[in-house]
Amino acid sequence: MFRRLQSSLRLDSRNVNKLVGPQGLLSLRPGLCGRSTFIVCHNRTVCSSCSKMGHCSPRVLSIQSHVVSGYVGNKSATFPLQLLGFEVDAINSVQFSNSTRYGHWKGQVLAEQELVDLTEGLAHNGLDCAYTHLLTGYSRSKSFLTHIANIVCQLRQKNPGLTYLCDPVIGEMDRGIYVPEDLIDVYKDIIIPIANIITPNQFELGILSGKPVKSVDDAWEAIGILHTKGPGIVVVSSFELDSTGPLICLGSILIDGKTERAMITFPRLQGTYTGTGDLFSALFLAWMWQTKQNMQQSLENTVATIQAVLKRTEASKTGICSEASIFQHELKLIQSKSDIEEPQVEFRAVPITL
Ligand SMILES: Nc1ncnc2c1ncn2[C@@H]1O[C@H](COP(=O)(O)OP(=O)(O)O)[C@@H](O)[C@H]1O
Ligand code: PXP
Repeated sequence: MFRRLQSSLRLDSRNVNKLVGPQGLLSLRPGLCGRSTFIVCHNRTVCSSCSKMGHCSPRVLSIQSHVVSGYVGNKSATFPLQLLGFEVDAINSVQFSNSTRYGHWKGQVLAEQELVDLTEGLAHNGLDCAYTHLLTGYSRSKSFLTHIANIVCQLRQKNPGLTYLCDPVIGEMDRGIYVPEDLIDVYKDIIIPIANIITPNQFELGILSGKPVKSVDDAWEAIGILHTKGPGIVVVSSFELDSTGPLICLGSILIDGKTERAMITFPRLQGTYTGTGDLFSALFLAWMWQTKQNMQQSLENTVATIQAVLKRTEASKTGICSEASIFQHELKLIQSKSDIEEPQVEFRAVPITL
């Protein structure tokens, strides 16, 4: 219905009162920024001033890395989010020539004051009033990460319904912690409590919950602990029982005081890839919006797209010189456009009752 509305109506103050969907009149409320009228339709809020320009989309502020060559951070997240209907406003927390996986890179790191300047600029022009989502990933500095909490407050003042997805990037099972250790307490004490959705991997789940996670039962227990800290949605992006077996994703959502859980198991592919965690959180955010918070479907679609991207990445390797080997692991994202738009689900998520 929402899509039909989008295509059939150009919303302005003259026709806004005529909005009647099959399920009745849609509600109207004044924009919090005072500049526009918002149309609330099936829990989605449409800014009438944006609609005049032909846009009717969720809008995400994505604060992540940028690389000139390759796909991590915002380079990994932006294209899929856009394909799945999101306006994406990107703040680049770093601008590097390439991902740090190459071992050598050059570029700039966005200072905390520069982050403040960018968000002040947005606020000055009322451009911060239309965000429905905030997405953050890899952060290397305590002050930068702490400032993200201020941004969450700023955006929630404008839109109390803002969904904040935090990927708490801390480390991995085989690599250990790869961010400054003082970030951990910032995640625990400041960021996790204000996030709606978090997407830790198995290692990060253990660190953040304070419990080592070796079995699936451990994982559900740790997820339960993280729910009590704040986030209503906890998704473990990758979990393994041993280093050669299949990979598992676990998702848990609190709905009306009850917890719904789902789990999906799929084969591990040979090879290591960069930017998959960033792709995961972007896809999951988009599918939770697209499916109106259907955990099973969102997990299935997210995993289906990533597996298709990884298989295409594998298939396109040529096996030439070693300098090119990391480059050859760069995600074949653009070539996977149709797998992003219409994922072919091979691995089903199963509901879990504890
Ligand atoms: N070797 C692999 N085989 C299959 N899928 C993988 C592999 N590596 C990553 N993925 C996919 O990427 C997703 C994110 O995993 P990962 O990169 O481990 O996340 P994170 O960066 O949060 O640790 C997983 O859910 C999985 O779908
Ligand atoms: C600059 C940079 N390099 C590399 C990576 C890749 O991280 P991973 O190895 O977890 O895919 C990231 C993650 O966002 C990044 O920001």
